Amino acid sequence: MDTNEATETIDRSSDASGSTKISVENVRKRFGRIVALDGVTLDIQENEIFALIGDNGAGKSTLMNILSGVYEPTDGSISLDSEKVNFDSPSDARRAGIETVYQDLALMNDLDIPSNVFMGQFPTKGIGALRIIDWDETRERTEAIIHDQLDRDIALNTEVEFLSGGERQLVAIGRSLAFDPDVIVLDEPTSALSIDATNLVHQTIRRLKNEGHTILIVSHSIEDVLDLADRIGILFKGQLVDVTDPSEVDIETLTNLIVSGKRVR
Ligand SMILES: Nc1ncnc2c1ncn2[C@@H]1O[C@H](COP(=O)(O)OP(=O)(O)OP(=O)(O)O)[C@@H](O)[C@H]1O
Repeated sequence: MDTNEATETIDRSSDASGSTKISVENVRKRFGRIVALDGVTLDIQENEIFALIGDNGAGKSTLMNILSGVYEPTDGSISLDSEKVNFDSPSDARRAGIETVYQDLALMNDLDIPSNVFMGQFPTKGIGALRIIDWDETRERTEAIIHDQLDRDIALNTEVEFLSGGERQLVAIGRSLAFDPDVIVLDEPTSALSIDATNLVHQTIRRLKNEGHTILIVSHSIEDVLDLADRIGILFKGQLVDVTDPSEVDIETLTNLIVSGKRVR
């Protein structure tokens, strides 16, 4: 691709044989006079790991928050499985099968893993006003998520403040899995993690893909996206300036795209 092409807003759908899970069509988002997203068009295919990368202020969080139901676009539309959707709140996105794991993880440090995974949606037993939390089911379902689905042998009664950074990320991912989502949005999933913890999180993200989830990663980390993504979208000043297969770019090219919106500076 030449540099002129890279400066235009690009609509590059991936392989037409895959089915499109999420379509972002000409989405703009303004905050007063600030244009955070300036006509972004993008398809995310079912079961792919799509990484969104860009510099500070490029619009990554804004797009993520639109897909998560935190913000509504000023213009343009979002479709899920080819149906237009209007999310008025994060609960709407959740009901539609999109779960977001935010960078701050929002874990309750002094609670154990099952309490964190099922906080706000505990399985219950009993009838009517006499319904109480079903702790046996809560533990069983947490075990199924953490031990079986995520393949991590952590003692479930551990308070999460004592877990490693990677394990804390896994618990937050586990909480998203408790809602049985189709799409998982991961906000900076390895920021501030050690190499071992990063590897653990990468393994986990690959497992989620192998289970059939569609994954959107929002990241600053070029290493993360080159290692994990099926496709990488680069946002620059609110525009999607490129969508590429990781095998078609190196660190320098991606860096140039991030800082200048062009493949060659
Ligand atoms: N709620 C808001 N109110 C006003 N301006 C906002 C709001 N959210 C984002 N912006 C602005 O929109 C632009 C895009 O911000 P956004 O947070 O989406 O970028 P980003 O790529 O996620 O950056 P970072 O990597 O620093 O988080 C920035 O200029 C930002 O200041």
